[in-house]
Amino acid sequence: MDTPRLAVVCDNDEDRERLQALAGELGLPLIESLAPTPPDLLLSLQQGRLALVQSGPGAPGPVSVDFGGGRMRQRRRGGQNELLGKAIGVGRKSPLRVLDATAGLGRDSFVLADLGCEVTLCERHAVVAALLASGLEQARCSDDEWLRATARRMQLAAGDARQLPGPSLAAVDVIYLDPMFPHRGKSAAVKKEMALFQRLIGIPEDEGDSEVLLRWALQQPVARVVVKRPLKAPPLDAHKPSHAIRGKAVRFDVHVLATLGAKG
Ligand SMILES: C[S@@+](CC[C@H](N)C(=O)[O-])C[C@H]1O[C@@H](n2cnc3c(N)ncnc32)[C@H](O)[C@@H]1O
Repeated sequence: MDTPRLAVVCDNDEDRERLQALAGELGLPLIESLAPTPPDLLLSLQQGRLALVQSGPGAPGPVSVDFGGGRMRQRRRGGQNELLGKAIGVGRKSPLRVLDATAGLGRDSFVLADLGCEVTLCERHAVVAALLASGLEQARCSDDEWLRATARRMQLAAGDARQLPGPSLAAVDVIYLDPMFPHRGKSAAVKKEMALFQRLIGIPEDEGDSEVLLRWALQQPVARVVVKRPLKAPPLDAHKPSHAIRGKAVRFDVHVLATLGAKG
């Protein structure tokens, strides 16, 4: 897949300073108009929230991080949350400190924070990290006390999880991994929003990168490493988990390394 051309777009004076700083941070051009050659993907502010938009007719809707939105609230009631919480070990120690080493758009992190975990969100793609930062900022300023309290349990660490300093890792109980699954040729089945996200970060050809990440995670001083997998996929890196928790579409492979709560 070709690398999409990205730009930050600003069509009003009010947002200019903020978007100029963002474009500088991300090393992207700041443009005022989509003419004459619109970029493939653009970042813009929509009611103060950073959004990724695909230009052109019939393009999928914007991708942004909206923790207080309908979808996230609906997901709160979904059965998969219980499975994720169980896999992580919610209830075995309070508060449970989780490193989400593949934070993406932060949906799993938010579910875990809602379940009471203290979550560090690590995201290595600078644009995705910027979407997350914007979503977190909005949640922290919300009128909704539940949303503010949940967002306070989430800390963003932009960058590669493997570069996290040792002291940060010493304070983690569980590492959670949800790496991108390689392309299986079913792109028509992928939801439009997900397709846009995949366009931005690219779909891996194989699982080599994820295998390296799992090997790294298993060497850290944590009690558990949990890996989200498609239901029928083999364990990542052929590394047999201690046990697995199965849902309707996904499975959580749990690698138990120590007793939760043994650490302070
Ligand atoms: C499938 S998405 C995760 C989706 C996420 N669980 C959610 O609920 O939105 C995987 C993400 O992991 C990120 N990623 C992969 N390897 C990483 C690493 N070593 N460090 C930090 N982020 C990583 C990718 O950039 C991508 O955004």
